[in-house]
Amino acid sequence: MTGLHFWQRLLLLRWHRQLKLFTKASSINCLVQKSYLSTSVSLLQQHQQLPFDLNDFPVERIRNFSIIAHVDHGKSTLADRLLEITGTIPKGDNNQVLDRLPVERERGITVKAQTASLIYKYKDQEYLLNLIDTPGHVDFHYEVSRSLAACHGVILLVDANQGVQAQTVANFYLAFEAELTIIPVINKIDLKNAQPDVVADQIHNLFDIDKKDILKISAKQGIGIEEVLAAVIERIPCPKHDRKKPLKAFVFDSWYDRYKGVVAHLAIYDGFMKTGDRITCASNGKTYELIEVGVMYPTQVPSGFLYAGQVGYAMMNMRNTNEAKIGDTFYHENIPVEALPGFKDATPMVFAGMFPSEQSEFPQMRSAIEKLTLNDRSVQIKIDNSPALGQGYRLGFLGLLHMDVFNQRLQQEFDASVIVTAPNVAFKVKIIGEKNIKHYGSNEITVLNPCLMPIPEIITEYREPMVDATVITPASYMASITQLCLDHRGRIKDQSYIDDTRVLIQVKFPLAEILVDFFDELKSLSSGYASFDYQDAGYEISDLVKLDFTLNGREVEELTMICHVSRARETARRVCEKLKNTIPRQQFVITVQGKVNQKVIAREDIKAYRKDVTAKCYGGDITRKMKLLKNQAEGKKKLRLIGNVEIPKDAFIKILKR
Ligand SMILES: Nc1nc2c(ncn2[C@@H]2O[C@H](COP(=O)(O)OP(=O)(O)OP(=O)(O)O)[C@@H](O)[C@H]2O)c(=O)[nH]1
Repeated sequence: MTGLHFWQRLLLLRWHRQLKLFTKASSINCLVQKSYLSTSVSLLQQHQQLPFDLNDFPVERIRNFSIIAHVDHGKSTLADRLLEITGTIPKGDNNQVLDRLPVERERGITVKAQTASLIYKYKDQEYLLNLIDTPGHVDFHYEVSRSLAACHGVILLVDANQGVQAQTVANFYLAFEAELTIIPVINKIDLKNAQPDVVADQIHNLFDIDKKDILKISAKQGIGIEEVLAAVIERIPCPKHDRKKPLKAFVFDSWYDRYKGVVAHLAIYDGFMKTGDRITCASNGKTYELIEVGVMYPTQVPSGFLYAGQVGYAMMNMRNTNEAKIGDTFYHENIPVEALPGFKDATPMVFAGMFPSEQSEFPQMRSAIEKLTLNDRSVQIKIDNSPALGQGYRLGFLGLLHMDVFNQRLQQEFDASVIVTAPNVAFKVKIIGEKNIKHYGSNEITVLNPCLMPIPEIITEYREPMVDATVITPASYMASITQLCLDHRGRIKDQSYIDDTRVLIQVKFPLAEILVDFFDELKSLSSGYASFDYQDAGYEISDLVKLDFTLNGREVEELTMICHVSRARETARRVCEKLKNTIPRQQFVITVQGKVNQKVIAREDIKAYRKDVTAKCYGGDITRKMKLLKNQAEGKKKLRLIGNVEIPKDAFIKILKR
């Protein structure tokens, strides 16, 4: 259903509802579960052993569910309360305990879906609830859809003050299209300006959900949490698995733990497995011995075995990061079963080069990237070479925040220091000439790296990636936001009121136009009230040119970009100016030029200057002078030589920000 117009989706939704399919359970039977024990054990109380017996939970008393919402609507806070009320963690100062990565705690956002198993007593029966807390930001949609493919129902959380936002709509459709049971929950009813009834109207109008099914809670103050748990048990169906069949275990996540090697998270479809068993990977035929098997409570706790319907982690003697692929199926040695279909690859939207700060550090960077991509399968990797930066990688990400977070994780979790080049989208071109087609291997080429764009003389058609975007805004900002969309080459497709004061705008954009600063501009124009979400909408023919930049006549390949012809002059000027402000003055004049087809369209000069750091050091204090010179040498490490010009390593990304 992706690609359908918003209103077509709504119609389909209503049609489904009529057919009483709305609460039909998904047939997909697995659960995503994640842990990053090495980075965050200290944040959680650790259980040495499970305070319950997994044998006590037949599938009828297991529920696999996820929490989905727009950014900051309170998913992780609700997860905290659920963990507390079920006794998984002690009551107290719990603050987004499932946000385990250092990057998540620093930025206050969820980046990876995380899971915990909870035990809850309901009507005299104990239930095993496997909860997934998902990210809200559009760049991490892949995590959400993977999580949804692994559970049978969702809690759709909406902020009682902000109401339905762009990612609420996107996440609702992800769950709806997967035919999951949806439990609508309005959160933050404790806020002074909360409007739960208005928000309930929005949910009803937009998603055709009966208002009496909507729960109203405060995750922060712990109001209504028991009703949420009751709804999870009453409304979400149990998994349908067979314990008597041969083992069929599905890898839904894996990551590299620096002490324990590869850890795989498994959902058991059929059969059972226990520590010491020998299991075979369906994709490579390799057999491993299970060294430790357990569940997340909420960190890894060994259980010794896992039955069908349950989810947990497994450690086996697997040292190579390439062996535990997300989407693989495992079975008992010599008892093969049919492999499960696995996950669809994510489509990267943004590409950038990553190079080590020093060429000698390339092997460390390669190992860090391999380990991190084991945990983040949405990143696409390709070896790349740059005349100035040496050997490195060209990586594909789902957005700029994703790229930023990946870079930060490389540094924080693997001590890798990298240079990131200017990000770009993937363009497509059609070329002519037998020789050229033979050279490029096809008459249609996807250009991931702008400096590899063929010469214009052989190109007959340029195409650029498009997105279908949704903006939700208070109506008072509609005029200025419409103008902003037009300024970014957006085509307004639809506008509709979702209640008396708020408007939903559907816009088609070239992806390149919203990549860098559109979101910031939208937020500042609407005083933070507008929200934005988008999805891939294929390619469209466009009028593109290649922009080259030179420093003292020497081309800087890492700065080459492709842009719409109407943007060329303005972009060239902006980049030249940025370079002028970013590159420190040196002992000679530096001329910065922006060119299209060798024709100069923008130019800046950086005046000569020698920074004598010891100039203020009068007298003969040699130790002070040495210290200043040492600091200067340290500063120079952060520079990169291109020709004879030193460029700060972060310049490539800085110049793109407007
Ligand atoms: N007043 C009030 N604040 C809440 C409530 N629930 C969450 N918050 C606050 O809202 C902010 C965002 O909460 P999170 O739980 O991090 O939201 P999230 O949806 O997990 O955020 P992302 O993972 O970044 O999408 C935090 O400052 C919470 O303290 C609530 O019921 N009432």
